[in-house]
Amino acid sequence: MKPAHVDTRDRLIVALDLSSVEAAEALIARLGDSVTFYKVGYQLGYAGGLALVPKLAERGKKVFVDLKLHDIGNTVAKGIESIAKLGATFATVHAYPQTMQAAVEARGSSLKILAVTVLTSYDEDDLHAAGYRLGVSDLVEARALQAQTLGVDGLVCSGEEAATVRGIVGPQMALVTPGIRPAGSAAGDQKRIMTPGRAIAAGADYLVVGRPVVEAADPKAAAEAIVSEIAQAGG
Ligand SMILES: O=C(O)c1cc(=O)[nH]c(=O)n1[C@@H]1O[C@H](COP(=O)(O)O)[C@@H](O)[C@H]1O
Repeated sequence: MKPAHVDTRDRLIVALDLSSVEAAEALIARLGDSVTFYKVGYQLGYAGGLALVPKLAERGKKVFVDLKLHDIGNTVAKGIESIAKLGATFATVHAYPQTMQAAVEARGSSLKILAVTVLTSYDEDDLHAAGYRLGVSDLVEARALQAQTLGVDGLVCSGEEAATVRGIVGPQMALVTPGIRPAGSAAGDQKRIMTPGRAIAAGADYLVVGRPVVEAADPKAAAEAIVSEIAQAGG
């Protein structure tokens, strides 16, 4: 079911995973009114892309600053204060209690904090190799509960966990789902993937999509197809 507060088109977040501001601006121009919500992550952010955040906000676009902060509390808090000044809508931190608490306390009134539960490129073996005892679903669920207790605004998880997480945290927290792959598209390095329609049906509020749009021969058509799939799934 569509969350009352979110327009269908706003539920698609296109990851501007590109090497320069010029390349990002060219893609944004091509996508036009098809895309209303963009993500600036490591690649573009470290190539001058953070300066694009206030510009996009001035043009009426929403922006997700995805730098997945994780550091001592004071450093996280100062970083979040700086991201809030850019006019971003969402910012990510890794779902560690100290980190989430510092981010929530520093976020101000307009920035929303998303906690990344378990990266969508991880499976059980990857977690085990990193020293975790819990499997993917148990760790996602434990972190979702901790995030909710600490007052975090939303969670990043894969479509595979979305329905269970929604059942645990209820309707208030935003569920943001990467690892989105329209039928027939390559998974690449993602291990926990889902189609746009299935992820929406599972309870995701927002879908984060990079390569299936950015690398498409016709990015605007790819974005429009995803928005249609979101609408068909009840979003
Ligand atoms: O926080 C994120 O956005 C994120 C979390 C996660 O668990 N997995 C994940 O893929 N992402 C981001 O979502 C985008 C997915 O890109 P594609 O795999 O190209 O669609 C990338 O920009 C990732 O950094």
